[in-house]
Amino acid sequence: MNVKVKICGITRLEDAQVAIENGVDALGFIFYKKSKRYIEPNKVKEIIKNIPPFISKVGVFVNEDINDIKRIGKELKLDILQLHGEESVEYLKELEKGFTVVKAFRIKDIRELEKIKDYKIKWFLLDTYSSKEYGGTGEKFNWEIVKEAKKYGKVILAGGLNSENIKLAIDELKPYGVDISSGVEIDKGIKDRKKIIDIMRIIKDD
Ligand SMILES: O=C(O)c1ccccc1NCC(=O)[C@H](O)[C@H](O)COP(=O)(O)O
Repeated sequence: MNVKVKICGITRLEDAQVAIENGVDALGFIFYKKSKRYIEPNKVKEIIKNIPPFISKVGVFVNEDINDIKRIGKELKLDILQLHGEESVEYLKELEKGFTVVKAFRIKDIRELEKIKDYKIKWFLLDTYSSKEYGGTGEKFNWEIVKEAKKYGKVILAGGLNSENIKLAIDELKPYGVDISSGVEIDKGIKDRKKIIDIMRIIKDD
């Protein structure tokens, strides 16, 4: 199965290395200060120095000042900006002048899909809505909505993916990509080597 894989919430070089050795396509860094997975840009710079070519570096932001995003994106040479808040269409279009941008939609129910149309985007991320957190909840949402969402573009599936449900998710929904965080953790921001190896083996063997 040719699905793209991102492991998100990386805070340690050793976790990035295990992920890369086991075939991930992208690593995500959380620049949202209220998250327990927040990592300072300078620390990301150190990790990135050790990341080989052809692995995408993704910066995750929530309603951040647009000039700060541009500055961090340029300084760290991020390949992709992932927007997890209530960023407007205009905000996204402005960032798209200089970056590849992925907008995340946090799914509460089918009505959330109405918003996707306004953004006129080719790909987007679907994650689980929570009133408490912007992402990294470890909870899945109603996957029936993914089937509907595929009408609007390529879907990157997130929310509660783990080694128990990843095969079903990929086989049934055939997303463009999957985004995994809690499912490979022992604690927020601390990844588990075995969990990464196990989930990547399932994905690659599929
Ligand atoms: O992970 C966070 O702490 C986070 C905080 C604020 C905005 C986004 C965040 N994560 C974004 C991701 O890309 C996660 O991988 C995605 O939400 C899935 O997480 P999980 O359900 O834990 O696999």
